[in-house]
Amino acid sequence: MGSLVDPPLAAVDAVKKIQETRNLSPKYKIWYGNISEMNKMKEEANLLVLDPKSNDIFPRVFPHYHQWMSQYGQTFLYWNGTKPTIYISDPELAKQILSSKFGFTIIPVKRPEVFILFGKGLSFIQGDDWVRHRRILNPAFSMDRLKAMTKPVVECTLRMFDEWRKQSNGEVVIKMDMDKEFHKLTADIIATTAFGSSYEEGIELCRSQTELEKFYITSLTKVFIPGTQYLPTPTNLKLWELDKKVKNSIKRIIDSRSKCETYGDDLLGVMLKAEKSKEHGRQMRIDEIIDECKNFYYAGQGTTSILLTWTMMLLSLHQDWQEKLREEIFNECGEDEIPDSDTISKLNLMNMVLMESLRLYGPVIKMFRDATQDMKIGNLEIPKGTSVIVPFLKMHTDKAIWGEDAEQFKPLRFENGISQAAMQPNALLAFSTGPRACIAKNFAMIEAKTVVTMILQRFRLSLSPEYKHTPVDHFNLFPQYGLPVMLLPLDSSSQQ
Ligand code: HEM
Repeated sequence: MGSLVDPPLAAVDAVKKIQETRNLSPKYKIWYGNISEMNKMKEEANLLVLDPKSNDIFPRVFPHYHQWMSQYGQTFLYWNGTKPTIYISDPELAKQILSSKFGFTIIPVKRPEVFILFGKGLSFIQGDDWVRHRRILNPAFSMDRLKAMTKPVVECTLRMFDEWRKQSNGEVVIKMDMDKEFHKLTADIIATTAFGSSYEEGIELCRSQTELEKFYITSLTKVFIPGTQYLPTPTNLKLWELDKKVKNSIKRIIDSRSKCETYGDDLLGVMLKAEKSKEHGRQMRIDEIIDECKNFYYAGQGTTSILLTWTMMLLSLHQDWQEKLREEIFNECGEDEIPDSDTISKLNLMNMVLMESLRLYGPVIKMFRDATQDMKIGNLEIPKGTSVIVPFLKMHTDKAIWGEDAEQFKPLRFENGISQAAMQPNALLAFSTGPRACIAKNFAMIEAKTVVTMILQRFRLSLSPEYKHTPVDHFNLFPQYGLPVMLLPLDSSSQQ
């Protein structure tokens, strides 16, 4: 048996086997593996401010991978604490890993703060439980349901505009941190569309989740010592308090729906029906429902908020594309009309811009998997117990896949669909691929299209001089100092 400071035996085996085929990799350091050097490189990179026109963000976001790639090549092994982790950026291998139904699974979660934040929902469960949950939840994202979601998305967006009006104090040009605004908006949208809850309830939930998230991000940079999660440290006490708040908010939302005559067919309705179901394999317990609510609230809010944020950054920078989209919106949806699912579906350029935004600044920038048995992928033997990381961010700007202009913002590359946009089909992995690909991909796209449409119908956007181009890996891809943007109402700009 290995001591606390040694990597587990399986890991030692793993690294030996891999190092037989790969001659170099960052050296293992007792207990911490390569975590300290990763943190140091990240701290240094976080001080850099990039040229906003540069989409070459990988060295800032993942300085450690950038350095190790230059030293050890496209595939190498490093140590996440005592866990051996293989970095694989070859698109074919990556797809095999993500598509694998057997052998590679999502990483079993050992850190308790993960469940406190996300809940033991779809994203983190495995095996029969995952199959059962995915089967129950899929209908909540059927095309019919999605069409009905456009209306609440519109209502939430109008509510955001009302808030902006109140905050503008009569000023013509409004300065907004879009990152914060979209955070609130997408919280409102997911609370309304998935759980039918009130704005206040949604915002309250959002506040507690955001605080939880901060704890989570800080904890990720530390080595986890099993057992410490039960100690009443100041951090744990705060975590427990926030967790209680989030659970109580969710319970209130469930209680009020349970009192309704019909449960409805949104996400919560679908789950409550499963709670009453007698059909084997289609049932869900109430504790599972609470966990799914947490999971969906988190998964559904942060990601779309980031997609909207980076899309606004790109449109503020590329005024020509902002104009092209506005023209398309005016033609298909009208200048003042409220968009609906039919008009939204006609916005082809909008679709291309969102794809390009997902490619260059996709919210999810990496994906981990665990080898549950010895696996062979291409020429690579991956021993059981090894983690694999697939760096979406790197692969999305790989010149060998996307061509020499890979780092440029060129939405027209998606003119003939995703499969034709790169030298390899399905090279855009923003929603991942395989059985665990995003369940709500279509919902996220409809939501983003609706919000961008409504903003461009009303405002001309430009970056505030205060904007610092600092994409950072806070689990997802965030702008480190937010996205301050100047919003000029269109009616006033036409008068100038
Ligand atoms: C731009 C927005 C979004 C992006 C880029 C995104 C991306 C992803 C990715 C990369 C995965 C992981 C797949 C894997 O492990 O291979 C995922 C899974 C998931 N997403 Fe999304 N997502 C977005 C929006 C949403 C929304 C709006 C919701 C909910 C309403 C949602 C719910 C989920 C859930 C529950 C899973 C877990 C699926 C499973 O393991 O079966 N996502 N998403």
